[in-house]
Amino acid sequence: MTQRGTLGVAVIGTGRMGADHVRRLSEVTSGARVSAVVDVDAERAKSVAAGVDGCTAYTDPAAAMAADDVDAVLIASPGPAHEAALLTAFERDLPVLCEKPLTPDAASALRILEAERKLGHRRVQVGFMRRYDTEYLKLKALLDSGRLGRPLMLHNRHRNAASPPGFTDAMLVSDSVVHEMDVTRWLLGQEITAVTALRPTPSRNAPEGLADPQFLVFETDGGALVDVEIFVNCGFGYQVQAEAVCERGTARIGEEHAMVLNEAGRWGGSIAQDFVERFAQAYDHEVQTWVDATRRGEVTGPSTWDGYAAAAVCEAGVRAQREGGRVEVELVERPALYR
Ligand SMILES: NC(=O)c1ccc[n+]([C@@H]2O[C@H](COP(=O)([O-])OP(=O)(O)OC[C@H]3O[C@@H](n4cnc5c(N)ncnc54)[C@H](O)[C@@H]3O)[C@@H](O)[C@H]2O)c1
Ligand SMILES: O[C@H]1[C@H](O)[C@@H](O)[C@H](O)[C@@H](O)[C@H]1O
Repeated sequence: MTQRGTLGVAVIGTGRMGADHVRRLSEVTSGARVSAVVDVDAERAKSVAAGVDGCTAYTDPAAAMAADDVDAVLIASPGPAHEAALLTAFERDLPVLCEKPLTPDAASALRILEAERKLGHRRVQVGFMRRYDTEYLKLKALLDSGRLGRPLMLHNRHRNAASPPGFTDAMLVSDSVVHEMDVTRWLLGQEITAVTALRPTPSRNAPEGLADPQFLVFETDGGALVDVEIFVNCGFGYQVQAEAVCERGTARIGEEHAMVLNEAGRWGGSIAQDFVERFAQAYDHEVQTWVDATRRGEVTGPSTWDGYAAAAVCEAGVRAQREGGRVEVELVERPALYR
């Protein structure tokens, strides 16, 4: 490690999330510094590197990972580029924080699982940041306490103001609903066994070719039912809400009632406009936890198994969208490394 134990991080992909993680690692996180940034867009990499002392810009992830001042990797390139970056990091046995999704499909996620299993130790924390969000953590602690009895159902709403250009029906599942797949598995401690996809007549504000909103239902191996409204062009802001219905009560998060404002003949609150605003605390906590664990030589948080299991559920979800109806999830046996 460089500079008296400071973790030298290479950030791969300097778009929306990557640039925000560079800022976070440089200004918020303790114990780490950004020593390299990588982007296939050389100008973007250079301009991000220019804002950070001692940071080198690269266009090739392998070259950055070979640098002496790089101890760990944060992958924030688009999902289809994650597999190559992860395998390169494994060749150098570098610890990785990989933005969700681990990879966009189950076959490639399984290749990553196999490669890490061959390494013989965990190297990857997957960027399912909701596990670090204060509200989700409270809900998890409540469910784990058993105070409300067994969870029977989870209702989820996931709304984005607008989808980025090129967003497809499959991405609606593998980029967006993948978060609900992870929180379902994490909150309930159960695997998802089947997915049903339904859709209303699309909103007139949905871009050409995208059926938005959609509705998915998960079944779990513990007998719970989980529904997800995904609406990525709702227009009014960014909302992520969850309600657990249990045997002796219900618990709801994401209502954003932190401040109710009275002014000139009206009352009300405000709605976050994007994930960077809504989950700022969760990203900070996620990255600090990763840096701290990595400096201790440990790997904690959502694992490659969690990334693979979510990818397998995504695959069933995408098939359910295309074929209609209910599709069962196919999972390989969980390797000992992840038990
Ligand atoms: N956890 C969250 O809430 C959250 C939010 C947004 C995005 N994400 C994830 O973060 C990742 C990046 O998303 P984004 O919104 O920042 O995308 P983006 O399109 O804004 O940025 C991606 C960047 O990666 C670069 N890039 C593309 N291929 C590359 C490669 N092979 N090597 C290096 N750089 C490459 C692009 O030039 C671009 O600058 C995705 O995996 C996405 O799913 C997570
Ligand atoms: O990549 C983003 C990100 O994961 C957000 O958290 C989610 O709300 C969006 O729907 C998705 O497109």
